[in-house]
Parts: sequence; C-alpha cells; structure tokens
Amino acid sequence: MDAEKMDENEWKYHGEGNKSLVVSHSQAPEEILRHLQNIVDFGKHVMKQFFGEKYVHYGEVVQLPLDFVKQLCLKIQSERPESRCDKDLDTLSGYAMCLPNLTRLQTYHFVEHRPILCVEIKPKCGFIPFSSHVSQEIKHKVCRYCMHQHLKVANGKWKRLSKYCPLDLFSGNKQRMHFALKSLLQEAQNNLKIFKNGELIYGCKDDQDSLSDWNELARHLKPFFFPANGMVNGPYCTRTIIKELIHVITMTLLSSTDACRAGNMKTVPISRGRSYCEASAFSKELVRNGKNKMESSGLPRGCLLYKTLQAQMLDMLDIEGLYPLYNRVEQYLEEFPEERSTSQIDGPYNEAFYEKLLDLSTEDDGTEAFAFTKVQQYRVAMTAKDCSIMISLSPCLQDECSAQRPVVLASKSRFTFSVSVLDLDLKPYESIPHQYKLDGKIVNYYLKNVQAKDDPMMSNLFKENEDCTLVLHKV
Ligand SMILES: O=P(O)(O)O[C@H]1[C@H](OP(=O)(O)O)[C@@H](OP(=O)(O)O)[C@H](OP(=O)(O)O)[C@@H](OP(=O)(O)O)[C@H]1OP(=O)(O)O
Ligand SMILES: Nc1ncnc2c1ncn2[C@@H]1O[C@H](COP(=O)(O)OP(=O)(O)O)[C@@H](O)[C@H]1O
Repeated sequence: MDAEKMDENEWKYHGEGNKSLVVSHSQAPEEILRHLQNIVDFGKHVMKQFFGEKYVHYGEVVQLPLDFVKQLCLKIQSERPESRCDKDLDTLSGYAMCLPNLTRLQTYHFVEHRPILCVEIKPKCGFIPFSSHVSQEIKHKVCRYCMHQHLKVANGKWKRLSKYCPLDLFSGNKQRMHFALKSLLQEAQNNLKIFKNGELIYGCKDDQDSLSDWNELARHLKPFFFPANGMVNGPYCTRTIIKELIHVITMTLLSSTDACRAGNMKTVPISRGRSYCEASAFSKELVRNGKNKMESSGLPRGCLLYKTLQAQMLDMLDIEGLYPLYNRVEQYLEEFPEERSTSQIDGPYNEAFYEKLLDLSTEDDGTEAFAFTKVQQYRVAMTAKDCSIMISLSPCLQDECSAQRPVVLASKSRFTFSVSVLDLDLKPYESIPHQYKLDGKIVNYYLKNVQAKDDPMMSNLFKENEDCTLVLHKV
C-alpha cells in the first residue's frame, strides 16, 4: 500500500466482528477534487443551458488550509441538524466549492445596509407522468409529491400531511399558485425556508413539532411590507402581511428575465399529461364548490419555473420505463467495462454531454446508445426535481428603479429582486435502482392506505381481518 496512505488520520473505524476490525480509507483527495469539479462543470455546461446564466451560479473549486477546515467543522458542529450529524465532513482534502451567497442579491449591486429577505422553495416534481410505461393508473391521476406525503408521515419523517401540491405551483394560474404558497407557509417541511439578512427565520426546522407561527413571521416581515408602520399588530395585520408575501413570491416566480436555449430549445410539450393532481387540496376544494375546471394558465417561457419543469420532463418514460434501459446499460458495462469512461456516466459533464441530452425521442431502437441517452436524461430530470429556487428581495425606492433592474410591487412597498436555482449536482447513476424501489413503495402504500379508504369499492378489497366474499356478477 502506498506510503502516503499510512496516515492514521485518513482511516476511520467502520465496525468489527468476532475476529476482525474494519477500518476504511477516506476518499482520496483527487477523487474529491474530481467530484467537485464535476459539479461545477455540470452547472457550467449543462444546467446553465437549461436555466440560463442569470439563474445558475456554479461557483469554483478552491483548496482551503486543513487547519481552517478542521476549526470550521468544530465551530459549526453544534448548529447542524441532529438528523444530519451521522454524515462526516471531509476534513482531509481541503477541497471545497466556493459559491456566491444566494441569500444576497445576485444580479445587481445591492444597496449596502439595506435589509434582504430571501425565500427558498424546493418545488419538487411539477408534472404527472404521461408515459405509457406507467403500470398503475393512480400515477396518471395523483402526483408523486402528494402520494409520497402519506408514506413520509407513516415513516415519521413529518408529523402532518402538507396541502402543497407542486402542480398548483407549476400551473402558472395565480389562484392555484397562491394556494400552493399558502400551503407551504402552513407546513414548510423541507420545501420552504425564509431568511432575513442571511439568517433562517422560518421553515425547515429540525423540530417537526413546531407549528407554523405566522404571527412571529409577520413581525419579521412587517418592516419590509409596511415600512411606514401604518399597520397595527394583530390577526388582520398577520393575514395581510402573509398575503403580501404570497403575492410578491408569485410575481417573482413568474418573472422572466433571460432568454436562453431553454427558452428556445426543442422542448417537451408541457401540455402532456394531466395539468392537475386529484389529491391536491385545491382541486378538492374546487369540486366541493361545484366547479370542476382547473385553470392552468401556463408558465411564461422565460421564467425559472418553466425552465425547471422542462428539465424535469426529460423524465419522459417514468422510472418504470427507464429501469429496463438502466439494466441494458448495466449488462453492457459488465461486458465492456472500459466503455464506462467513454459513456460519460462519471463525467466529464461538458458540452458534448449536454448535446447528447437533446435527443428527445422515446422510440426504443434496442440499442445501448438509446439506453445511455435515456439514463443520462433521467439523471438530469431527477436533479431538477430536487433542486431549490432562491428568491432574494430588497426594498428599493421609487427613484432607484430602472428599466434593467427587475422590480416587484407590493401594496405599500417595492422590491428589487433576484431569482436563482441551487443544488444542481447531477444525481448519481447508482441511485436509479433506489428510485425504482422507492417509486413502488410510495404507490403501493398509497393504494393500500389512502385510495382504499377514499374509494368504498376499493375499501372492500383491502378491508383487513373481515370475512368478505367478493361476488363476481356475470355481465
Ligand atoms: O430523489 P432524490 O435522489 O433526489 O432523493 C432526494 C429526496 O427526494 P425523494 O425522497 O423525493 O426521492 C429528498 O427527500 P424529499 O422527498 O425532498 O423530502 C431528499 O431531501 P431531504 O429530505 O432534504 O434529505 C434529498 O436529499 P438532499 O436534498 O440531497 O439532501 C434526496 O435524498 P437523497 O437521495 O437521500 O440525498
Ligand atoms: N449558494 C448558496 N447560498 C446560500 N445558501 C445556500 C447556498 N447553497 C446552499 N445553500 C443552503 O444550504 C442548503 C443545503 O444546500 P444543498 O446544496 O441543497 O445541499 P444538499 O445537496 O445536500 O441538499 C440549501 O437548502 C440552502 O438553504
């Protein structure tokens, strides 16, 4: 073994059996450097093409003094969520990614000493699968997020079901978007965070029991929306401020500030698949009110939600259609392992990698080339389904507004703003089997524990511990 690997600091205890003690060597620094460079390249050559350069900040890889890294890890350890403390921080390579602080304004110089409000939304998947490979009809009616909620609550990840449905947010219909944002504000889970001058003031707390405290949030937001202090504190004030916040977030999400290939590239028709989710609390409320037309005004092509949805819809086959192609790739790589590097599964994520994503055909010609393309497109789609949108807002005065600085108006104030996308590291090829298994778990749990209860006929099929004879009538 290489002499330089004989540094005890690079080894860690993994476990032991009756006769053996297991230690593992941490990733070699060059592997970490390549991993981080891959993330930067993927942002620079791929996601910037989908989202546009104004929305994507891919940063750069830097090397830091090891002492600094070690001291930093000790300093922040107590602030980390308990649920994440099982993940070790890399204190051996010194490599890190240097990114702009997206809770600050990105696109324009921000006025010094001006307060900044930042809203982070993790929208999740905004479409219902339209693939013919889908085996369960429920997947054509209820979206992944709404189905997954029930399994998450059953597994204890969250205490309460969220009323948020991504299809309402991605609908482009202001009424539906307002409902979606209000639902996120009621039950943030890991889909909403609000920062004030870089400090987290709302959402995504490790303590799932904390109910949303709108009064506390309104106290933080009041100076932004009613700077003249013309609003007396109280329930009306809280409701008014929350409505102002929802309005401003909606307008920034619908703003379109930069044309790029994503706006012009041959796109997956967004009209494919149903435009609303049967499980959405909004659509149920609409039906209760005797209306059944779900408006989907459609998103402006230049806005970030549209571009995010375009990238998500690279998942054209659904995991059920993709998984056999993944197996075809696996078999091919078992026979020709040297092809792994030329396939660019592990990078480099350069222009050539991007160009290969543009073939949107879904006709399987039986080749490995088709399988490789669909697998890579699926990985990009998974990444876009798990990314976050950051909206930074700073109050501006009338005379500071100009044509090239985007401004959003509230009732008693105005903001200059920037919109960015983050968490754009390509999802690993190896996570595809996990996606396939998780998809089955989510759907099966929903069918057995939710749909059966909602549908009297179905409930007879699943009623447990009760003798019931299924009488089949001759037709
Ligand atoms: O689908 P992936 O591979 O992107 O997995 C995501 C999780 O998404 P999902 O469960 O829909 O597959 C995501 O969980 P949520 O559904 O968004 O709750 C998970 O987010 P956290 O809950 O914040 O962990 C996400 O982890 P990171 O965002 O990467 O931290 C990722 O899970 P992992 O694949 O386990 O990293
Ligand atoms: N450039 C950034 N500026 C400000 N906050 C950031 C930035 N990148 C990440 N964050 C914060 O850190 C959190 C985790 O970062 P993320 O890249 O999503 O990690 P992971 O991929 O492990 O989920 C984000 O949800 C966001 O709140």
